Amino acid sequence: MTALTPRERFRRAPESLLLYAVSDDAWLGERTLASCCAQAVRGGATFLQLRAKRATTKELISAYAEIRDELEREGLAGKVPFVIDDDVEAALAVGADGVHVGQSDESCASARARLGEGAIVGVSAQTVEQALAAQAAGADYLGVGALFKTATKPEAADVSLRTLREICAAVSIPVVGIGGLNASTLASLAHTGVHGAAVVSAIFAAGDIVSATRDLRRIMDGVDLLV
Ligand SMILES: Cc1ncc(COP(=O)(O)OP(=O)(O)O)c(N)n1
Ligand SMILES: Cc1nc(C(=O)O)sc1CCOP(=O)(O)O
Repeated sequence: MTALTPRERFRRAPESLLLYAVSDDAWLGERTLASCCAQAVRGGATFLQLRAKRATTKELISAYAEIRDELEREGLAGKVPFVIDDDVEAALAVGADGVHVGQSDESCASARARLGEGAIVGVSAQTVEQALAAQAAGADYLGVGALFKTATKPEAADVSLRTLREICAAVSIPVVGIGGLNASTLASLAHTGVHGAAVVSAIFAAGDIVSATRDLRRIMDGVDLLV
């Protein structure tokens, strides 16, 4: 029996977008990025992305391998999909589960062609038009934001909850909201049609990442996302 590809596993379980941890090394202190990522997964994150805007491809490859090793050591390997932001080259080199690409990154079609049918390709979208184009180009899910102002990415374009709802209604692939999502704002995702929340600072800036992630997960488990 052949093993399922990351994409096949994701398609069978789109609920893995429920609490999507997007890593950031801005708040490490004495901690390693690998240990922080493992803590997020231990706390209940259901999807993981390596995002390091200043890293080279070589550095991303090392970071991905370190995180994967840490997950392995902690018995968490394969528990959640684990993709890389922006860098298709790094994803290919390290055999990542997939990539997440933005509107000004390598195109979804190119990422799909290079990574193959088995990889997860997520795409950022700010409008219904972008969402439909990404879906047509083979995206597996959409990241839609920024829903709230965020210091993590101050330049992110604003996307209203109304546009989020319109995007969810327009596409058949799952959608995750992003931007300023934390314990105070997660409830705004109720009845929007999203499959989950992508979170950076509310997880990775926390002193106790396991506990912070657990709290966010408890909230997301209680939010009725259905329209
Ligand atoms: C899940 C998710 N959604 C959106 C983004 C933003 O990606 P992108 O548009 O590529 O912007 P940067 O992350 O590169 O600043 C994301 N990373 N993840
Ligand atoms: C990485 C990213 N992308 C965004 C988008 O709108 O595309 S907003 C964002 C940062 C989200 O960080 P936080 O959870 O700390 O607000």
